[in-house]
Amino acid sequence: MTWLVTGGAGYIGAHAVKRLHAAGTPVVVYDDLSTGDARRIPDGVPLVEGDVTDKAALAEAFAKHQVTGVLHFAAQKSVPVSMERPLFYYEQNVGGLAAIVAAMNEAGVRRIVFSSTAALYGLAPEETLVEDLVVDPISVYGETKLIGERMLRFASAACGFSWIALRYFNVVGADEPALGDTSVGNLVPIVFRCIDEGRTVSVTGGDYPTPDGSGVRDYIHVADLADAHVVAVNHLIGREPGSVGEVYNVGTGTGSSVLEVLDAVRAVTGLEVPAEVVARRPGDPARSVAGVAKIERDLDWRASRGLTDMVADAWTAWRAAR
Ligand SMILES: NC(=O)c1ccc[n+]([C@@H]2O[C@H](COP(=O)([O-])OP(=O)(O)OC[C@H]3O[C@@H](n4cnc5c(N)ncnc54)[C@H](O)[C@@H]3O)[C@@H](O)[C@H]2O)c1
Ligand SMILES: O=c1ccn([C@@H]2O[C@H](COP(=O)(O)OP(=O)(O)O[C@H]3O[C@H](CO)[C@H](O)[C@H](O)[C@H]3O)[C@@H](O)[C@H]2O)c(=O)[nH]1
Repeated sequence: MTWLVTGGAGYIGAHAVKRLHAAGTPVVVYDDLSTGDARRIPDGVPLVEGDVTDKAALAEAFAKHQVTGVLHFAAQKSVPVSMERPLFYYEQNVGGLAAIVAAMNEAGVRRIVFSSTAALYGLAPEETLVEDLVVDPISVYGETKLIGERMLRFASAACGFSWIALRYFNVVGADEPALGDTSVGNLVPIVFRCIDEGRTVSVTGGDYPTPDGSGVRDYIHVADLADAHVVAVNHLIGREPGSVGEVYNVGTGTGSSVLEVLDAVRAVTGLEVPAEVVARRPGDPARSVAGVAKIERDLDWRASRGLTDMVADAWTAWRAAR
């Protein structure tokens, strides 16, 4: 059973590759290295440099490496950029998955794990976001991932695939310093950059209907998230193709506010970390916290690392990269 990991040189994909490789599951990385780094790939794991929208190159990689399953991480992931460049996001995220599904179908590959996102819940007001909510994404990014889930649902029924879509909440941390997140799009790396540059952190919104007024999110350690992928892969391996088609939230089930994240950064770094409340960011929900009962029940997976672990590991990786 060889698993082709698209985006395996990226932040989250590389963590999953490391875990699968260590567990003895044969993997091959397929990545165009646009945001990835080949140095994240463990020795002994082959890298195919290619674009996920290139069906012929995918078909070649499937044949050469006798691929029997796919983990599809490769995508564009910025909410604001998706609003500025929607066509690029549809091309990459929807077109990329469509090419993979078509290449899988032609090659007889019938198992896939797909990277989805909590961003597809949009402004859903529920205290806890559960998988069967009717969702209405408010960003192109969230929409492309919802289209991806639906594509898998309908195409899998016709092609006899088994599939699992994992909706990641807010991913933080690193398993080892070399695997850290090098993009500075999210809160924790933004705070670290403010520390490095001696700037005050902007808390975007202090008047939300949350206990301290700042936005609440479900932060999940990337190592826990990587473990969820191993569990998903084993779930698919252990069952007949065509018999599994499910969406799972991947979070801790616990919300932390921006002010609580800042306190965790202060505790970890021992630094003051000045912050000021500024205007809300347009389109931000007050609260985004995962319902995790489904993944606990079906896959027997639960997060084991808390916010302090996440921030500490993210800080170690941030320092090592500088
Ligand atoms: N990081 C998060 O907080 C987060 C949250 C929810 C969902 N996700 C999803 O998780 C997945 C991985 O995210 P990440 O944080 O590791 O991002 P990343 O940018 O670090 O990794 C993406 C990888 O895909 C590769 N790639 C991009 N476009 C490609 C293409 N057209 N062909 C081949 N390779 C290509 C990049 O080189 C990179 O190695 C994405 O699908 C993203 O939407 C991420
Ligand atoms: O400078 C900043 C940046 C962010 N925030 C706040 O910090 C929280 C987290 O913001 P992030 O930008 O880190 O993350 P989001 O929750 O907006 O979205 C992230 O998580 C989503 C999943 O829930 C998607 O994956 C999406 O791509 C990813 O950016 C929010 O309350 C935001 O308002 C600040 O206070 N100051």
